[in-house]
Amino acid sequence: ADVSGDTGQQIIHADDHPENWLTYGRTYSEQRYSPLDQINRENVGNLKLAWINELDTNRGQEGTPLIIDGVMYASTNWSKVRALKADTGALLWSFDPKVPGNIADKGCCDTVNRGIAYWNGKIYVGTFDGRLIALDAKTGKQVWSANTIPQDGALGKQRSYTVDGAPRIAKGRVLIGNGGSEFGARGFISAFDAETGKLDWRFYTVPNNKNEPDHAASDNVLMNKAYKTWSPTGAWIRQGGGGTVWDSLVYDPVTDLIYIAVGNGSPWNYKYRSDGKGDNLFLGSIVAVKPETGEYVWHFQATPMDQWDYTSVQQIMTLDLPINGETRHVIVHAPKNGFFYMIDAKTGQFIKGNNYTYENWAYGLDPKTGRPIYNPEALYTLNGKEWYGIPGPLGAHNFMSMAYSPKTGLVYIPVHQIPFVYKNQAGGFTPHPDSWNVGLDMVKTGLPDTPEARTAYLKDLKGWIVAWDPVQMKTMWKVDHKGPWNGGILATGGDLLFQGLATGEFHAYDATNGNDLFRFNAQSGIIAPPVTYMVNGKQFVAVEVGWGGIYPFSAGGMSRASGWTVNHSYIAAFSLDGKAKLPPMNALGFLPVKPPAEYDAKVVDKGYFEYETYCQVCHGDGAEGGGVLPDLRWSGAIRHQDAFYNVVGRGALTAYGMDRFDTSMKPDEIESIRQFLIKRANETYQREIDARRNAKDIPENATLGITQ
Ligand SMILES: O=C(O)c1cc(C(=O)O)c2c(n1)C(=O)C(=O)c1cc(C(=O)O)[nH]c1-2
Ligand SMILES: [Ca+2]
Repeated sequence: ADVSGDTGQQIIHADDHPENWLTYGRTYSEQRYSPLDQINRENVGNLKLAWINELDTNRGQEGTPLIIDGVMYASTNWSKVRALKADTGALLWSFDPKVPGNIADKGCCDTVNRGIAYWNGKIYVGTFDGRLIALDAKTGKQVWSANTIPQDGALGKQRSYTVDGAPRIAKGRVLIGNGGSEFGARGFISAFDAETGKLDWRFYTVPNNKNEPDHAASDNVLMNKAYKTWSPTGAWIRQGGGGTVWDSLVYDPVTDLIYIAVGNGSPWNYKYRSDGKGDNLFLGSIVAVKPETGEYVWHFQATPMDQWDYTSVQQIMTLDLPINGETRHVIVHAPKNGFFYMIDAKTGQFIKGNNYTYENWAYGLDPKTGRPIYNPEALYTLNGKEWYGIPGPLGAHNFMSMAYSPKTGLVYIPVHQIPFVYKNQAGGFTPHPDSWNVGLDMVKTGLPDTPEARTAYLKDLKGWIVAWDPVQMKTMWKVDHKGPWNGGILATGGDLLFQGLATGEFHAYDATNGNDLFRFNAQSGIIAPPVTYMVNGKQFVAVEVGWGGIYPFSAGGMSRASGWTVNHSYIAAFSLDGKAKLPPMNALGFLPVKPPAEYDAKVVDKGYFEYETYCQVCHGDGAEGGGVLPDLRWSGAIRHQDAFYNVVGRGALTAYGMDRFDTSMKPDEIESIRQFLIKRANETYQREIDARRNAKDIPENATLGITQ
């Protein structure tokens, strides 16, 4: 039998069956281009909602559904999976891995899941608590489950691992990475036998802290090449160094290599992490390894000395492009750092690169090596100054997929600008259990609440589609969006681009010039990438709807600059003859409840510090919610000390993802947060009322909040 299995051949020949969507990026090249053209520029204006399937988690939905012979398989928040009839949305089966609710705060960025893999009759999903599970595609019954995190992985709770990326499958091996670098993590990927779930090999992306063998595929290259790029006495020894592989991880059948897209440093702070010394391999890199053994072949490091959370985990796409008169098989890559790279897919040689958006941390790239030419001001951990960085830690491009059309020769990148103030944590590196541990001043990273500061910052928040010519390395045109954090992009043979937006609209654009050809009000921000498929000769376009991910969590109220939206989670499918209607939904959230009038002014500063340390990354900067998780200013629990302590200290809501914090804070610290929340509620109450009054579509009825 063919070692690569039938599914491997089917993925390689995906264009013979364009009705299906077999793997995360549709093909191994991850171009997210479908040749289907029944829906095209002429008729897309008539696109209609065909069906919706409502989800049971009102959190961010980032999944790419797969479509195999008329069945849609979709993963949703909390690592759940469901199979639907792709033409009607009718549920065939659903699977809940029962991830414990109290681990939501073990990952940085919402309990999302980006997708699943299919291989010879089985569906594979990674779960937020670190399992890899194989399901029977017909029944949804579990076939096997493997723990992807090694026994000693957590290093006495110093490190934290969560899985939210889509597995990929190469030659019968399921590849899976994880996240955790914001807490403490040593990145790695694992390859499991698709049939049995047995671990085949593991590759660590950063060295062993004692430079000892891990008995892993990475031993040689880490001990001989990578270790000497780290200071032996930096905080990485406990925190793991980072380099998590939380998103892109692809197999290329042309070169027969696996490309590992490696993340940021842990802690972020380079001075604390590595004493400000060395390039810290393989942070911010692409590493190529052999599929059978995981043996190292080459690497390309985009961001040496990372101190900005500039992961290179973003999508790896392969293309065959004309370069100086010859066709070359290349990787194109638009990581967080704002530069677009073209790399030889076989050798890892840097071919060319250019910035695809405004950035202020580097003057450009060395034309020979691709190494950034640093702006010394940006090296805040070395110069000790504050740095207003563009891009910030959410990058110029995040997990949202880009797409390529062979008809236009353009790469369509969902780009955003979200600046960030980087500043060293005072007094050296102090990790806190159950919180981000990046070595930065977390109060500083939040925004001052003066109207002037807010207005100035809002002007810098932007989002676009950049239509990028990968050969000329330049922007051909753009589509401006209202603000940052819009969904991934799909390109089709009908010369169309599909994209859901943070505003809560779903759009189709002309792939040749960006003209807006179709819009649908989905009533909730969309961050997931659309897919397209065919059932009985009819083309559908589908997308998971559901505002979330790290941006609305952490930026909170500021994220409404992209369009005021709340979370309604469902899968939507569109066709030219669709007849479905959305049920009435509250698009803007409820009117706030008037907060208690009194607070203890002596402890609010302390409360602000505790809030920004433990709460901000989920409930929003300055205690203003971003429309997904509860906005704590209007929570009933802040009205009474015991009620608040029951939730925050004792974990009354762990089942919903709210961990208990009596393990990391004392009762008076928790109470100081409550006092701070009451203060913020009073300060911002009128602004919230006015904002709703001044926006159109604001629900008139404060209790129901339904516009229709
Ligand atoms: O360093 C990491 O381990 C890690 C993990 C993840 C994740 O697992 O989702 C994200 C990030 N970093 C990250 O930097 C980031 O911007 C991000 C956005 C998202 C998201 O789903 O919205 N996840 C992550
Ligand atoms: Ca990160």
